[in-house]
Amino acid sequence: MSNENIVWHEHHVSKKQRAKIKEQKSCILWFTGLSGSGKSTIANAVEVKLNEMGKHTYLLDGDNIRLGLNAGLGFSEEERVENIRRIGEVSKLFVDAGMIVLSAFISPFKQEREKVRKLVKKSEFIEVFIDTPLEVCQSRDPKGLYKKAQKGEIPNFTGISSPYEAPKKAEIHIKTDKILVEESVQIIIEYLQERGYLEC
Ligand SMILES: Nc1ncnc2c1ncn2[C@@H]1O[C@H](COP(=O)(O)OS(=O)(=O)O)[C@@H](OP(=O)(O)O)[C@H]1O
Ligand SMILES: Nc1ncnc2c1ncn2[C@@H]1O[C@H](COP(=O)(O)OP(=O)(O)O)[C@@H](O)[C@H]1O
Repeated sequence: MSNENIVWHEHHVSKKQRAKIKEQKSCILWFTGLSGSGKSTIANAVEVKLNEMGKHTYLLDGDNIRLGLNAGLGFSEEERVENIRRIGEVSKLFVDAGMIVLSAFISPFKQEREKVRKLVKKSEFIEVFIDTPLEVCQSRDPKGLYKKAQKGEIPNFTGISSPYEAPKKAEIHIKTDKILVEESVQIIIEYLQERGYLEC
């Protein structure tokens, strides 16, 4: 369907004004990594910390979004592309709302992550690579999905029967087999503090 009769409206309250109330600059912390790499664990811990600091956040998480907004999307390449496209647009809306949004999705394809990056200003997209070796993710297997995937019970499983394209230049690179969750949180909070995201 054509968009030719649809016109973008500028709102009277700006993104900056919305963010100023919470003394922050809005942005997306985009967590990418294999299933079981630690995206949810670290994103949750970062959100707790930011919340304690009085910052306004929202966490968008793979399983939750797939149970609601993106119910019905599976794990073929096309469906993952559409999944990330929609989440990118939702993340952009939260940035416009003045919030610090934490988006935690496998997001296995470099091209789709780069498309999300381009949806917002350069400084508003912070890629956080949760870099955990596949063998470590498999040994953690918090939801028992790797076991099922290896038995052939889950098709197109990332790392097993579907590819994961690791970021080469993520703004933040975390190796969870080397550091504790608390240390990852500190790295991310320091990144935000040093670059002025936690002030207006
Ligand atoms: N085939 C297959 N491959 C990978 N993951 C699978 C699959 N089927 C179900 N799951 C569960 O779905 C969660 C990943 O959803 P995402 O939306 O993050 O995936 S993607 O970004 O579209 O690739 C993922 O959650 P996380 O473990 O938190 O990453 C799994 O619980
Ligand atoms: N250093 C670490 N950082 C993050 N998670 C860790 C770490 N060490 C062990 N874990 C465990 O690994 C699992 C990661 O699962 P989860 O956060 O759901 O990953 P994902 O969201 O990427 O699928 C959790 O059970 C978590 O407690």
